[in-house]
Amino acid sequence: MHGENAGLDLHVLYRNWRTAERPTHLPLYDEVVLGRTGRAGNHTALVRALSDGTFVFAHAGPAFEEWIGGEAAGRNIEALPPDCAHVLLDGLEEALRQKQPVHLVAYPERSGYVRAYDLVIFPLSSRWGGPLLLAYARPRMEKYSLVDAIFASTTGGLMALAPVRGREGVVDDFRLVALNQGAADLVSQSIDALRWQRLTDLFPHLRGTGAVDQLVQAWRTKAAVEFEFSYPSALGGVRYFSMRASAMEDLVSASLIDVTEIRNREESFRLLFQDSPLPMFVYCPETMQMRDVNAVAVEHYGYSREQFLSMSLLDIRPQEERERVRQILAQPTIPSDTGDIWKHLKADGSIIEVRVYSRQVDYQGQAARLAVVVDVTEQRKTEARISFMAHHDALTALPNRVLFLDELRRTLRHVERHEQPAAILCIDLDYFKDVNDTLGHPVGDKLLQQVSGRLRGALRENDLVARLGGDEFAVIQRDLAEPGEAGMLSDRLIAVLSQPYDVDGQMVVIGASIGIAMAPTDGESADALLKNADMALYRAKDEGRGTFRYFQPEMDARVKARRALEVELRGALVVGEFTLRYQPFVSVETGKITGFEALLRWNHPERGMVPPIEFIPLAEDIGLIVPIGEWVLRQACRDAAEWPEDMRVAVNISAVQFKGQKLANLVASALTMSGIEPGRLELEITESVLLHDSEANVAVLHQLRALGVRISMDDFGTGYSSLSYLRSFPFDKIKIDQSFVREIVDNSGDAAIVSAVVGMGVSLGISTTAEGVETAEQLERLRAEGCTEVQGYYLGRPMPAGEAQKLMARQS
Ligand SMILES: Nc1nc2c(ncn2[C@@H]2O[C@H](COP(=O)(O)O[C@H]3[C@@H](O)[C@H](n4cnc5c(=O)[nH]c(N)nc54)O[C@@H]3COP(=O)(O)O)[C@@H](O)[C@H]2O)c(=O)[nH]1
Repeated sequence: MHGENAGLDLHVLYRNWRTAERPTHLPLYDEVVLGRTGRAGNHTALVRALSDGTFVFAHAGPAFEEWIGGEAAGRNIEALPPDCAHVLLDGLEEALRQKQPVHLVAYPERSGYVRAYDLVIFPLSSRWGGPLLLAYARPRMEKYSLVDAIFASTTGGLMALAPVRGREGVVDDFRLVALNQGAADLVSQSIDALRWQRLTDLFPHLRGTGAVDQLVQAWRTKAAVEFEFSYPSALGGVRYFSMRASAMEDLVSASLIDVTEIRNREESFRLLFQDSPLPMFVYCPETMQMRDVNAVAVEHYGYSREQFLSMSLLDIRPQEERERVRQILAQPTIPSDTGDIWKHLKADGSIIEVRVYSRQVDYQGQAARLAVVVDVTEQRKTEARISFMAHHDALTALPNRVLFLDELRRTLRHVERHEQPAAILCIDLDYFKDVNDTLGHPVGDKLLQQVSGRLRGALRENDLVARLGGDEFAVIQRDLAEPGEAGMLSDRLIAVLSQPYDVDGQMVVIGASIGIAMAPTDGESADALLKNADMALYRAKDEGRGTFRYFQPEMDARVKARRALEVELRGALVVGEFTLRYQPFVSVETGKITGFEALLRWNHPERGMVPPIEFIPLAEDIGLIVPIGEWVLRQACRDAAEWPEDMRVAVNISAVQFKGQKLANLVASALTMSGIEPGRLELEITESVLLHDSEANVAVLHQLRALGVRISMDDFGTGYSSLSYLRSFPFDKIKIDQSFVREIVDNSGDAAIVSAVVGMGVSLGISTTAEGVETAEQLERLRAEGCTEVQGYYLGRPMPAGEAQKLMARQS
């Protein structure tokens, strides 16, 4: 039958049905079919719908019967082959329900071929009662081979193999009887070139590999087999195939998959794994069992390969980390790098610190995780060392200021939470500077190490001691029951630190002063507390050293006053508020004035004339004595230039002015600018100049002496009064301190000292000047002792430059 005619038949049936269609009833059978369908009868069947819901053929044309595979009349639809029954039942039921023609497509399979049928069901009514249906089945032109369809449905290789018997009738090879394009593509040949070929002719190297034996086994036992084989590619290189085969009757059907990429990946993985310079292992993420380990890991951890493979991931972790490892592996997505540093156990029991990078891998066909280990133990040690150095003092290994302040902040949080006070102790070593200056820095360093050891030993574990710098230490005393405990600790520390030290066989004695601030009462921040403890320390030092003081709020006021004075002092120099007074010194022998000592005064706009004792110590502390001293020297030289040429001028030089080695240049400049003879200038220094940096300062004294100026030792008898100072430099004059002169008449001890100093001056060829002479008796006594010069209120008070000039004029 031609498709064109078939289309016509169907068209006629549709037209008839539509023409006869009424709103109240379906078209009658004879309105649609009888006498008018002609050829259509060949393709139609009349079906009766029974009351039990089943359908029975009344009759069918030959073409329809060909489709259902047999005679139709009286046959129940359910008894038809399933490929006809299912589609017919669907169509019949749907047509009855819709009361409309229904169009479907059926795909019956016959002898390996599939052909599509258009199926149209027309619902009808009949004159003798009961619903009727007209089924029209028409084959389409195309017809499909089922095997071809299956073969074409995949790009994978499919093939059918027929056994080939050898000479003795035993199957020892196979012939390709059918294959799809996918199989041909896999070996880069055409289907025609491959078809009917023997398997071992196509793949000669399969002989002896066991592949043919596996196929023979599949053929004989009818059980599926799966195996891999390689094939030298026509394009070069080797390709790997996986074959799955099973027997169907006398044929073997086989699927072929190219697994070359997988195998190559596995090979790359193997190379990467084995040749990696980093330790690597593969483990099962579920059981955590080790599945593979590389040579570097075996060497690094010290476990043998066998030991490793019998271990679980947890076995290389210390106990405390195991739970966390379990939690990470239980997550739905395991992170490739947690960013954490982990601890791993080596075979010798030592612990290394590692970073672990892991990823999901397919290992021998199963999900696994590959872990790469980077040992950061050394790096961490270095980091720890650097961190230690950043937070500790190199000499004593005590915490430094940075760590101390961190700990103090932590302590303050604890104090706030638990309302348990803490104390901050600032400790300064008394006389440490003298040890450093006299015995040298190496001895000073060793002394500091011993001090830190004693401090550590005297504290509880809960307390902290730090070296803040130089000879300054600080302690945090935590969880105090009451503030008095800080004083008790201070007493104990002062006692401990004041015990003699043996430094390289030398006995050294120092002391300690301590300032205490209480948290939280004396400050809310670490900086404030430290500052206040420092203030208390200065009070302790001021008040005699070797003691401790608690911070008092008025100390803060004192410091603030000192700051205000500092600001004013700097301004005074700029606006010219300084002035000089001159006090005469008189020759005992002639009774004549031989010169004047320049004494500094601060002409303060509100406070009037401020004596030097009130500002010079501060000026020395803040270094302002250097520019002030320069002004005094230049002004005194300028004034002396107006005096008679035999009149000397004495200027006090602070030890601070010796620092920086510029003093000789300054003196030379002052002499040049004023034009006075160097021999008229006397520089008065105190013992402190020789106490600190003595070698450098003696060198400066020699430079000054080389300029031709005279050098006096002022305030002799106070301080250390070491006779060695007189030996270290040839002074021109010794000034006997006024404290000895004051009692010279009534105190035989002071008289004896004055007598000894004068005698020493005579024997060394150094003149002596007695300071603070207030009475005629004192003068007479000094004359009797042989003192060279005298100075004091009895002979003349410090006076303005103009008055001094008038006095000189009267004398001449
Ligand atoms: N570095 C510098 N120091 C200086 C300078 N000017 C002064 N000074 C030092 O200040 C200290 C106090 O000095 P001053 O208040 O001027 O007192 C001096 C005299 O006024 C006082 N003096 C003198 N005679 C008597 C006396 O009979 N009785 C009595 N009670 N006091 C008297 O003694 C001070 C002089 O001391 P000295 O220098 O040791 O001769 C003092 O240490 C000054 O050195 C300066 O420019 N630079």
